[in-house]
Amino acid sequence: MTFLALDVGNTRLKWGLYDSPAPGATLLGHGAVFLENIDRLADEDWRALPEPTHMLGCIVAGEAIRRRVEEQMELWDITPHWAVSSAAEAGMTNGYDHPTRLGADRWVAMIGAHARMLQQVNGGAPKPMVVVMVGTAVTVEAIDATGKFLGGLILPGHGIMLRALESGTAGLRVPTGEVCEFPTNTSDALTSGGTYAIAGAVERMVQHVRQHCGADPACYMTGGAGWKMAPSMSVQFELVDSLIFDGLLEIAKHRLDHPTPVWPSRGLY
Ligand SMILES: Nc1ncnc2c1ncn2[C@@H]1O[C@H](COP(=O)(O)OP(=O)(O)O)[C@@H](O)[C@H]1O
Ligand SMILES: CC(C)(COP(=O)(O)O)[C@@H](O)C(=O)NCCC(=O)O
Ligand SMILES: [K+]
Repeated sequence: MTFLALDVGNTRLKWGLYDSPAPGATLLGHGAVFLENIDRLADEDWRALPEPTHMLGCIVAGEAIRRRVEEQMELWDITPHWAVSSAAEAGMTNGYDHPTRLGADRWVAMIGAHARMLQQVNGGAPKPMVVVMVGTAVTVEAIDATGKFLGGLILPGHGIMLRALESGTAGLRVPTGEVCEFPTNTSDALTSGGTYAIAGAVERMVQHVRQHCGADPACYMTGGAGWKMAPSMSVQFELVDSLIFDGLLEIAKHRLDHPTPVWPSRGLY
C-alpha cells in the first residue's frame, strides 16, 4: 500500500512517497517543484516512481493549481484526496472562528506536530505547542495541552517582505545580506529586519502560550525557509521538515481506523 503525500503551497509543490499510509512509514522518494513546473511532474519526477495506491494532499494554492496537479496524477489509477480544516481531527480541536477557513497546511502541520509531541512525552503529560511554518507566508500557531488550536499569526515570508520593500521604495534594491545584530549596510539591514521580525513574532507567541497555558510549550518549526530562521531563534525550536507529511500520514491512519461517510468508500481513498 504505497502512499503519496502532497503539500502544495503558494511557491512550491512538495511530494513524498511512503511505503504505507501510517505514521512511521518509510519514505521511498520525495521532491519539490516550483508551481510553474507542475506540468512536468508526470513526464519527469513521477515517471519512474512505483505507482501510489493511496494519496492525500493539502493545498492552499487555489483551484487552478489543484486542477493542474490532479491532471499530473492521471499518470496513475488513484483518486485525489485533499485534507481540509475541520472542527476536530486526529485528536486535535480547532478554535478558529470558522474552522474550515483555516489554511489546510496549517491544520495538517499542527496535527503532525501534535502526534510528535505526544510521542516525545512518551505517555507523560502532554505539552502546549507553538508550531511555526516558514514558507511563502509565515504562520505561528498556538496549541494548548489538550490539543486545542487556540489561534495563530500570519506574517509575510522573507520573499514577500523583501519584494514589498523593493516595490515601495527607490533605494532598497540590493542583494541578499547576512543576519546580524547591528547591520551596517542595506543588504544586511533588510535580511536581518525580515528575520528578526519573524523571530520577534514567534517569541511573543511563545510568551503568550506560556502565560495562557502555564507551561513551556514544545516548539516546532517547518517550511522551505525554516533552516534560515532556526539559527536566529531566541527559544529552542525543533526543525522538522516533514511536519506536513507527518500530519497527512496521521490523518490517513485515523481515517482508515475510523472511516466516515465523508471519506469516499471507493478504494480506501
Ligand atoms: N531551494 C529552495 N527553493 C525554493 N524556495 C526556497 C529554497 N530554499 C529556501 N526557500 C525559501 O522557502 C520559501 C518557500 O518555502 P515553501 O515551504 O516551499 O513555501 P510554500 O509552502 O509556501 O510553497 C521561499 O519563499 C524561499 O524563501
Ligand atoms: C496562510 C497561508 C497563505 C500560508 O500559505 P503558504 O505560506 O504555506 O503558501 C495559507 O495557509 C492560507 O491561505 N490560509 C488561509 C487563511 C487562514 O489560514 O486564515
Ligand atoms: K506550506
